[in-house]
Amino acid sequence: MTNTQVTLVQIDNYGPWTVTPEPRREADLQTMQSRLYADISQFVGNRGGYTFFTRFDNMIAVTNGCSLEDHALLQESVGNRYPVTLSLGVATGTNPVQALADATETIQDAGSAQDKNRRECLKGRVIEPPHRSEGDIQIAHFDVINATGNYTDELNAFDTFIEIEQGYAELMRHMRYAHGSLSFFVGGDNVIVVCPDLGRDEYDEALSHVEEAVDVEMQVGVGRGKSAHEAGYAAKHALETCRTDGTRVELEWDTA
Ligand SMILES: Nc1nc2c(ncn2[C@@H]2O[C@H](COP(=O)(O)OP(=O)(O)OP(=O)(O)O)[C@@H](O)[C@H]2O)c(=O)[nH]1
Repeated sequence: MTNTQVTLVQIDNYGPWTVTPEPRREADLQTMQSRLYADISQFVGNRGGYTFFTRFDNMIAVTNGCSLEDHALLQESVGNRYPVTLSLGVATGTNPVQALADATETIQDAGSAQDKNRRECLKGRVIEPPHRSEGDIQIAHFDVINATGNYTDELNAFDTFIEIEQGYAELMRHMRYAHGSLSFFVGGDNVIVVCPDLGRDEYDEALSHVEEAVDVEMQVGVGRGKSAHEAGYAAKHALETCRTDGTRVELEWDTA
């Protein structure tokens, strides 16, 4: 059974900050947001986790392997180096959507995203090291089949972007409502999905659903591990098998 540890990262009182005392230059906000994301991704990544930029003011991380002390250190380090602070909510569970819902609730209970008195709150619980196991995380790495030949080298760059985003939007909604999974666009034509225990049939069904709904053909490699990195790395290898063998679904643990 999976046991996913999810952290919701929320910038404190960010909306008001972006317009105080006057609206700030957009390029500066974009630069600050992407640097902050890069720093968090590196911090969490060094501990085996994954961070997804999501909306930038709210980011979602899979943090199996990060303790509450690690989370506090991240807050301190960001607070020392950025003009903004972070609140973090951490929760765990067999269903990643439920874990994220619980993590969100802990932050919402501590105050509004635009409450100037809610600063650097850290709430929730982690999986203690003795309870961690190899099957804690399941990650599915989806990509669009031959995106380069069908889109990148054929359409103008914006029309390619629309096609890829359509595939992502359909997949993310379907995986969330039909399969309790969290999907994140990670660049190019790639979507990384944090899943509960799913099998070949569910992935086959999801690929068919996306193809029927928006006519985007995808393939998927799936991996398991103790951390997001381990599961995601196994998923990448499984996706390579899709590419070389022309299969649509490869489960790292089941090569039948
Ligand atoms: N974040 C991330 N992006 C990737 C990864 N692999 C590929 N990409 C992105 O996806 C783009 C397209 O690469 P591919 O998916 O290999 O190309 P393709 O034309 O779809 O070919 P096939 O996947 O073999 O069907 C690249 O330009 C990268 O931006 C990955 O593992 N992680």
